[in-house]
Amino acid sequence: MHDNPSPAAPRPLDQLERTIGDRAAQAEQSSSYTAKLLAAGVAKIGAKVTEEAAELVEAAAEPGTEGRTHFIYEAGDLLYHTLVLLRWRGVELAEVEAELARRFGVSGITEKESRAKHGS
Ligand SMILES: N=c1c2ncn([C@@H]3O[C@H](COP(=O)(O)OP(=O)(O)OP(=O)(O)O)[C@@H](O)[C@H]3O)c2ncn1[C@@H]1O[C@H](COP(=O)(O)O)[C@@H](O)[C@H]1O
Repeated sequence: MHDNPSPAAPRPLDQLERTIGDRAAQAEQSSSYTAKLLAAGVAKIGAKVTEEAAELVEAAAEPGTEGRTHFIYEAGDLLYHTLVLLRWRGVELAEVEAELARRFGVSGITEKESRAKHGS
């Protein structure tokens, strides 16, 4: 007899997206950084995304194992804040993944040329 395989654990990004969705739905904000950020709006969330992106780029230049660990930490901060911005905009991670999947097999150079043609 084989046991049924246990269902795969949700990916951390999916789990985090769900948590952010839960925080968006909760009225109480004082105990949740996410709820406070969402209530503050796009200017505040956008500023955090910009700040975390700059910190990630800065950490990329840090040498050694500690620098690598710091870089991963900063990447986590940026991904979290990006997911909060997606939530604020009402966009699901799956929609971004679909956009990335759509680009599979399309050279970045070809895609850039088509952007130039369409003015985007
Ligand atoms: N992954 C994260 C996460 N990453 C970073 N952060 C917060 O993002 C902030 C960014 O760091 P900064 O040093 O810039 O913080 P800061 O100066 O206090 O921020 P500001 O005052 O500028 O807003 C810190 O407060 C971090 O704690 C996060 N906060 C929450 N999560 C996840 O969201 C879940 C829900 O959190 P709450 O909404 O707080 O319950 C948590 O369990 C985590 O899984």
